[in-house]
Formats: sequence, C-alpha cells, structure tokens
Amino acid sequence: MLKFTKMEGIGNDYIYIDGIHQDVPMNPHFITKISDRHFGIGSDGVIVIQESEICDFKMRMFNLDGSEGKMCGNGIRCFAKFVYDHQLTKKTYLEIETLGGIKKVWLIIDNNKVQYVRVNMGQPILKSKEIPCLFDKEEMINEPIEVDGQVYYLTSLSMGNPHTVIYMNHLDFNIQELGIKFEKHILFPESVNTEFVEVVNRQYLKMRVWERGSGETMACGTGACAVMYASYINGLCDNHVQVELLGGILDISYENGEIWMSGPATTVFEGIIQEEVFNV
Ligand SMILES: N[C@@H](CCC[C@H](N)C(=O)O)C(=O)O
Repeated sequence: MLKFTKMEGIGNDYIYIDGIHQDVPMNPHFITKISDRHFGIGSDGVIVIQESEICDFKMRMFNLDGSEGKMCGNGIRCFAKFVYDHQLTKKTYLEIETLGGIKKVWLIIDNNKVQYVRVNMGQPILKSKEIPCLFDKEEMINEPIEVDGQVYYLTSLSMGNPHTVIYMNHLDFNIQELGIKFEKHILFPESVNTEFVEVVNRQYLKMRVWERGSGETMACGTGACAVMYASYINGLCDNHVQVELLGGILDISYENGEIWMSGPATTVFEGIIQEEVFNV
C-alpha cells in the first residue's frame, strides 16, 4: 500500500507521494491509473518526492498520460509545502532539484501554516535549439506560423520545460480543438505546453493553457511565467504582473534576468492506494 496526498495549486492538482520512505512504481500504467478521475484518485498527474545528492530534495513529475515533465511551477509550491508539513524538513528555504534545473523556494509561514510559496523560477531560455523548437531562426519571438491553414503568432521559450505563447482577442474558444494542434506540431520535437493569452493591461494578463501530456488544466505555473516573459519581451506588459488562470491568480515578476513566482499551495486530502492498483 502507498500513502499519498492530493494537493492543488490554483486548481492544478497532483497526487504527491513520498518516494523517500516508500517504493513508488513510476511507470505510465500506475501514473495514468491513479490520475484517472473515474478509476483513480483524479489529478493532472503525479509528483514524487525523492532524496537529492545536490539539493534538499528532488522532484519528479509525471503528466496525466504518464509522460515525465521536467518542471512544474504549481507542483513545486505544493512539493515544498508537502515536505514541510510532513516534517521531512524544518527549513523554510529549500533548494529543489528538478529535471529542468535547481529551483530556490521560500515558504511563507504564519501561525505555523504555509500561507504561500515564492519560487525563483530561474532564467527563461529563448534559444530555439534549447527549447527545443525546430525553427530556422535562433529565437521565435512573435513569428507567424501556419497551423491548419490559419496563421498564429508564436513566441516560444523554455522555463525548464517547453512553452509557446499565442495572443488572442478573447479566451472564449474551443481549446480542445486548437490545443492539440500545437502540442503535436512538428516544430516541437518534445511537444509543447501552449498558452493562449488575453492582455487586459500592462499589469494584468489572462490565460488558458493546454499542457503537453495533460490537456487543458486549470493552471500552469511555468506557463504563467512563460506568458509573463513573452509579454514583457513583446512590449505588452511591465516586469511585474498578475496572471489570471482558470483556477486563480499568480504573481509573477522579472528581476535581474530571473523570473519569480508567488502563489498558494493547498492540501486537499490524504489517503492510501491499494496494492491491487499498482501490482498489475
Ligand atoms: N502544470 C505544470 C507543468 C506540468 C508539466 C508540463 N505539462 C510539461 O510536460 O512540461 C506547471 O504548473 O508548471
């Protein structure tokens, strides 16, 4: 049997499992099964807490379809709350190893409770090769790309994982139909997370996201950071914005070449996964 905690960061929900004291079967069958909203616990994916040789902890994250993601912005805030609440550490400043690099995280505690979490998300990467994006220019900033006979202007970057940002007049559109076209687009050999953005003003952006491996989610932390930076370099916003997603608002800023993200982290419930679920 495996203990788990269901947590969410503005509606981006994952199943958190302590992989330090338990053996976690990190295979796609197990991930998709427990993430299923009918046959499992229900989530956008799974996050496993591991020991790290270079940091306080290591975060592994898996999307709904079982694919492994390199970084997760909403996930890392909940990860930090998890290790603090489960007394795996007493520290309120943590360095967390991810496949998308080392992230620095601060827990803001009041009344013995984690009130919100602030993360240094590092430097955004624009180089096409490093995203990776098979575009013939070094960077893809507001470039016209034809998708199914229609032209969209794409700004692509990595926040430790790949993103492409598209500006829209409004966000009332069929994301199921459009999102998948970018996720599977030949320009992105490792697939891509796609953010659709409405600029409300220079300090307030609205977005919807289509995540690779999970489809539409209520929120994406790395996506909100990608949106902030893309909007900043396109001259559409200041260096400190509120980003509104379906599940809530994140505070994102760009200071001295690095992106900062602040937002909530919430525990929903805890439970035990029966052995028959993972012994297949
Ligand atoms: N929801 C996440 C991002 C999760 C990973 C993404 N789908 C990928 O595969 O890159 C976030 O909050 O950043």
